[in-house]
Amino acid sequence: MTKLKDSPESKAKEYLLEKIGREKYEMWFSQLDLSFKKDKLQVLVPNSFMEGMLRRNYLAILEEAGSSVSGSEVGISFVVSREPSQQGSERRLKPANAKKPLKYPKARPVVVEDSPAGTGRYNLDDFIVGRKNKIAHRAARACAGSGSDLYNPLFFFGSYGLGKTHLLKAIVNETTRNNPSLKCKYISAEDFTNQFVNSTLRKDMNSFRKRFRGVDVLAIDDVHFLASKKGTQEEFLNTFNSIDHADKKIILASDSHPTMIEQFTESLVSRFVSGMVVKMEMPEFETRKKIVETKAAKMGLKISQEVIEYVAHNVTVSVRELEGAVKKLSAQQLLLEKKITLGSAQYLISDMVSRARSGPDAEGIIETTASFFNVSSSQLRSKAKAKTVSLARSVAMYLLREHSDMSYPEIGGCFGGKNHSTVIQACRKVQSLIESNATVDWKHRGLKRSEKIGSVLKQVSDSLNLQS
Ligand SMILES: Nc1ncnc2c1ncn2[C@@H]1O[C@H](COP(=O)(O)OP(=O)(O)OP(=O)(O)O)[C@@H](O)[C@H]1O
Repeated sequence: MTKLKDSPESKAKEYLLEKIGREKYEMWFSQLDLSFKKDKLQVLVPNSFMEGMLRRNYLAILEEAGSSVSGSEVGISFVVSREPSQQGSERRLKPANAKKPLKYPKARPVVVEDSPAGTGRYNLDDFIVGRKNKIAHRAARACAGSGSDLYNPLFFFGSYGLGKTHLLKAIVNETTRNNPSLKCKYISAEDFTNQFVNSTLRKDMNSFRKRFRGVDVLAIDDVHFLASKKGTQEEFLNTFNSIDHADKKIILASDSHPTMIEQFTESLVSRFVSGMVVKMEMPEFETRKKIVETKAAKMGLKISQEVIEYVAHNVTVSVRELEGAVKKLSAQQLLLEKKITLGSAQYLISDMVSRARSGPDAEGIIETTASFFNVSSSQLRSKAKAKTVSLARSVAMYLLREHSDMSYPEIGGCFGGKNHSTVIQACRKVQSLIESNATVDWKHRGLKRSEKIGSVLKQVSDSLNLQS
């Protein structure tokens, strides 16, 4: 007889425990019933509130748990039990250490909705757009539309938790919605590798190839995972070529630019860069505020503008952490039924704040730029219009705009109270020099110096340890 401990359901629970940690597991999953039905993992929830909560926050991890146990992709279906009438005013969500476990009646389940395997409910409208991620969002929108070759392949790269997976899954979902007859597939590079290895062992490459080469849209996440796997890279290249020759779409995501992943073969890199490569960055302050506001509203969390700004200002590493901060505040409000004050927010997310990257200070950027051009920082703050001073000022303003959360008027303030339109003009000027790969010249100790604008920005950024 199969021991309960070894059942697929308990393995899925173990997976969840390992991935999300005991605290969250105890809070949300320890008392839930899971069961595998064909290619679905069914989650029995006590009420629609709980379903919404799990759907919003844990759908992807449930899919992962299901797939890792079953060895193939599974979708998630939620089944809402009838809520017991005698429940009355009793709190619906009890902390896990409550003495009596909640019993969820199992009679007459109602299947609510399935998620398409692997992609959850991600969509492009839920992706909050700001200055730093608008190109990525536009490219995703174009790719999900009728699409042109410009965006094929479309390659997103950037640090963790910045929305790469969100965009990949949203493109797949949106394409399927726009054109249900198309075969669209999302898979992580790790799952691709596992399926490749299993098919090789089973000597069943035909069905593996059929599975991947017959698709209209293939989205592969975390392709850096393939870096040290030469055999899988070869198979992947063949898959890539066959999809590309059939004029189908490929979307990829990775933590680094394709040319920076050293162990990728040349042929793979050249395929990756043949379409559009888009960098994903941490959104700036205004967009982070919008993200906090939107996520809080979705979770039914009511917080003041002061708390929103506190979170947006202090959690600056990834959107995933921003989301984590809002979840933490939301869980606290649910459990304690208390309004979140600025003080409680500061206490609750203190661990995330301490991990936040400290941005460059305005003073440092101004000083370093001034010394690169051999002028003084007070000249940059003055009204002087000499060519070298004015170029140095524009470069410093541009770097401040790129690497800090400061608004145009705030930046103007650092340069002796310059008008915000002066800052906008300066940033546009540098941007257009970058786009035309222009050479700039200035006077250095009486001698003329010329360099490409890109090289100037790189040298100043390197001295400041800024990411270019
Ligand atoms: N601009 C955004 N608007 C709304 N939600 C966002 C945005 N960017 C990221 N998110 C959310 O942040 C979370 C993390 O994003 P995601 O998993 O897509 O990151 P990632 O870049 O793929 O990270 P990793 O490299 O670690 O896999 C997701 O819940 C996603 O929906």
